[in-house]
Amino acid sequence: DQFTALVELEQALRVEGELAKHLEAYINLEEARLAQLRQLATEMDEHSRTVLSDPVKYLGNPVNAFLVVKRFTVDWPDAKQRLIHSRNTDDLDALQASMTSSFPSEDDYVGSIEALIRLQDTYALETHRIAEGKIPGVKVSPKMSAFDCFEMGRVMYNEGDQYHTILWMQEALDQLAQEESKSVEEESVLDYLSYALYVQGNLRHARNITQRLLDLVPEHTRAQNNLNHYNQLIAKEEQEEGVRKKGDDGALKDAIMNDRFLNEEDQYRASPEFQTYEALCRGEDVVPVKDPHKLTCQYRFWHPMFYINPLREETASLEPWIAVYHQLMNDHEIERIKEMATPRLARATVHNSATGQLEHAKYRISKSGWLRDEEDPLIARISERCSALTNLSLTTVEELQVVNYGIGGQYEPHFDFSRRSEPTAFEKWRGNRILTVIYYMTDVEAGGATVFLDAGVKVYPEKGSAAVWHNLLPSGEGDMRTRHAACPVLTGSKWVANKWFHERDQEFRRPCELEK
Ligand SMILES: O=C(O)CCC(=O)C(=O)O
Ligand SMILES: [Fe+2]
Repeated sequence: DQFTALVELEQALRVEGELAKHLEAYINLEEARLAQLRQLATEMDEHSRTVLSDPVKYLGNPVNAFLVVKRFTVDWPDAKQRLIHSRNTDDLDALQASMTSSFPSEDDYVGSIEALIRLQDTYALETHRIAEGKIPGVKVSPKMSAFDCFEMGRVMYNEGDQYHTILWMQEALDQLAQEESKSVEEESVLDYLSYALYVQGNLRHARNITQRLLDLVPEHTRAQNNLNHYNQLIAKEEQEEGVRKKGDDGALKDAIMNDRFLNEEDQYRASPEFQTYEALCRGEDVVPVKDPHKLTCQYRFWHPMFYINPLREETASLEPWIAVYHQLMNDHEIERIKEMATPRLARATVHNSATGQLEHAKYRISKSGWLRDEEDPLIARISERCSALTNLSLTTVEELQVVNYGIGGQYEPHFDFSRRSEPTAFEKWRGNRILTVIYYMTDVEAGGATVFLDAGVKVYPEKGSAAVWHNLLPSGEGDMRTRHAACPVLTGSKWVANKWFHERDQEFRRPCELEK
């Protein structure tokens, strides 16, 4: 008991002074925390205000889209954990709980990074230009921080993609060199970079980077071990070959030029067809269009529906015949179709025969939904117009498929008709897909063209226009020249609506012929 000796109470008094000092320090820390929190709130508020003035335009920039998803999946949870300690968070928690379905998820985060990488590949964009926000079709754009670049690299690393890991970790280092307050630790970047270089077989560069890491953190045990390991491997290699391996002289350029398609899953992406697809998407004339001087534009009056307002037909290719009809759908129709389809949009899935599961298809990245004629006279009118335009019967036609492609959204090369060997071939009463009408319901600032790999045709989305072609030869066989794809959307959002006509009931309208 302290009351019996004043000496001890005196001690307590001194402790009280200490306590006050600690309390002061604690309050300072808390005030600093609250100041950070206030700044965050101000930033979020300002950001949301500027962005909401034109969200479609803002999100049309793939870097912005990535950064928004990152704010929800990385920055916000991190800030919450670091900065919010008090128990007065009921309101905040309730808000977040009520919004879980609209909060971007970890999947969205990885998806937005994969989309940026896809765009980088297809459109041959330099890493540095993406990080600087310099993307075709975009006027003002944010810069990516070293941490953003690091995150790109980290996700690629987790997917076993060394090629892109190296590109983005190198970019993270470059950005870091310019940053005043560092957004990521240099040693973390070096750690990933060196390991990716090693896995890719670029031992000398891996060694250089590991050395740089050790200069920063001499006591890094794993790095020390790695360095020894690399040195041994290099010594062994030099002994065996007496010379350095070609393409590995310790320079970064050689490292990233190594085969980027080691990954087996990416085999198709290394094929000539895929290369053609990507080149066409970039607008390169790799496949010459046949007889360009014979391609003309004309008005068509071939149905009473078009007597007063004729079709504006542009022939894009004669063999196979591909035409574009301008101003075929008006703004009111487009808005109504988007509005009706929006609540139904679901990610395209494919059936995996090995697992029996429905999976998201990598080759087709978009959301789609179907609209029936009976739902609205406007939808029925669209069908009638397609029938008048193509002179085909509607009895076997599919419903209207509405598709929205987001950042990096695409549909890799395919045919619209089904091959006999395919188990999901169409029902007997309907037959195969004889003709495609694809309506474009948005302009797309950059990317998003429909390209035909054999015909060399590139159709750029133009709001209200439609492309039309026959998928089947008069013999009923699939026309292999109709192979086509939807290029990844680089900037903007792409909406299309597909109408597929089928073989049956067209016997007198598009009769089969003896010749192919
Ligand atoms: O969206 C495009 O440009 C093409 C879509 C397509 O080919 C399809 O849905 O079958
Ligand atoms: Fe298609």
